[in-house]
Amino acid sequence: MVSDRKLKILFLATEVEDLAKTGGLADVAKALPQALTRLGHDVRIVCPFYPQVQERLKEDNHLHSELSLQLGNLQYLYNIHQLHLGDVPVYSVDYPPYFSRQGLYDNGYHAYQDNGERFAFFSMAALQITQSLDFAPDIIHCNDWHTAMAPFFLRNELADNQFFYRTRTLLTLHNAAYQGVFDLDSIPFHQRFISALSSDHMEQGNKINFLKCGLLTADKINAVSPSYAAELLTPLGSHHILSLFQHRHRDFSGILNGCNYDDWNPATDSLLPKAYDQHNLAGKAECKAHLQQYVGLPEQADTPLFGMVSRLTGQKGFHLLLPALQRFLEQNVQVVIIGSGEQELADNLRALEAQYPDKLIFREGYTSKIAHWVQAGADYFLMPSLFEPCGLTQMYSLAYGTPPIVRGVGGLKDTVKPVKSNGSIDDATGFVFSHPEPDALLDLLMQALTLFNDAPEAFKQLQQNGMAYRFCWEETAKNYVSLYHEMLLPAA
Ligand SMILES: Nc1ncnc2c1ncn2[C@@H]1O[C@H](COP(=O)(O)OP(=O)(O)O[C@H]2O[C@H](CO)[C@@H](O)[C@H](O)[C@H]2O)[C@@H](O)[C@H]1O
Repeated sequence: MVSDRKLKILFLATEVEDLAKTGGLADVAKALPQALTRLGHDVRIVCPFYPQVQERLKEDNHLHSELSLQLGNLQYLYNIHQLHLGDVPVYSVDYPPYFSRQGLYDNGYHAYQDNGERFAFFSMAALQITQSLDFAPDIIHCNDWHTAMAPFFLRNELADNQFFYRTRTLLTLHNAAYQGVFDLDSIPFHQRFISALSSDHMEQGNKINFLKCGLLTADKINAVSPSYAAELLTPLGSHHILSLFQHRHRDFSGILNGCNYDDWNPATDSLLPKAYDQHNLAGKAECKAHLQQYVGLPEQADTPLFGMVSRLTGQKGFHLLLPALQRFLEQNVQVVIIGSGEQELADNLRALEAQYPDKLIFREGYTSKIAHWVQAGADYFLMPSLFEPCGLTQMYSLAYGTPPIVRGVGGLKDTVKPVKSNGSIDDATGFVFSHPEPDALLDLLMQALTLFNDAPEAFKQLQQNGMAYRFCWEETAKNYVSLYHEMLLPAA
């Protein structure tokens, strides 16, 4: 039985929904701390102070204090701002030379050269802040490579610090393809920790791999879905660090993300032109017409509309989607794609749009409002990912009665119940394909098209099945609490 002891949890994240966001990590960094707080735990988030956070500060009361951190020869003087996300306190690390930039990790084209020193500093600062607040955490919950140096620092240079005597660390993998690999020399204070490094933490000679440092030193590791955790333990799915995952397999598990139904519910979504729910889908037709009008597509209720909201990156399966769409757009269909990221993919999408201007609309960029409009206005949602640690947008599309068309990998496999090959719906919630081939995707798109055109009742059942499904953060938070408890030292 899980103890009901209330825990102190320090949650480190480099993006948080409502403050600064590039993708799904931000959704989790807001929803999970809030769900843990609702369960009675004392959670504090630490994140960098980007200009976007400064905007938010104007609306929020804040404490303001100054700290000084000596790292090697460098003395960092930085500020901490306190804000609130609902009931959760957020401490934001204000060091303008590192964080006063519009892009979080890159300038829109290239990753910043100093990302290694930026996020190594951030991890160290978080460990200092928690001491200055006299908040001795039971758990430090780190997320992805950006904060993976915190367990490493704790295990090495802070090993004798009594303040952290009872503290345990969890590293959550939202995307292990990004590992944070840097020339050691690019981190000006690397002499401070170089003696703790071995070839296991390094790559290509003199490069440090932050994710490896975290994987080797965190007390427990988890991936954001059970299937992604299993894939990381295979040669194909391990992002080239199989031996490390195998080495830690006893401390390694998968916990499925949840869906924030306060933000993603078509019955209460104030961004939509018309509300609707599982029992009355009429408003969805209005949302479709509104989306068509907004993006400039012909307002045709009978033409199926396929939507996609995504970061533009190889992970999301664009090299399957583009050739499949090239042929699929010959059909009577409409496609709306919203996203930002790699310029080459944006160029390819623009080129396809130029070929089918009255059928395909690509909008480069992202706003929360347009994401909601696509989720509500589309008939199907596209997510043909190469790999997908969990995926949140397919959960949103299920909630919005927009059946997802996904590849059966990672969290997509764990969240979408496939329409059978004979076309029967039963308890299915979407279409799922396996082979990473454009033809396999095209086959599925054609099946989805046929269902929409020829079997409206079955299509409606598919929509309603998905809308009835729930991925509650409450459940996810309980799973994290069980894992936290496994990690704690027995009470003194
Ligand atoms: N161009 C863009 N700019 C800003 N926001 C955008 C965007 N495109 C989409 N979004 C928004 O970001 C979120 C995307 O989350 P996902 O989980 O689907 O993918 P992502 O790969 O970013 O997340 C990673 O982390 C999450 C969280 O663990 C995992 O679910 C996922 O599998 C993993 O790849 C959604 O809220 C979406 O609306």
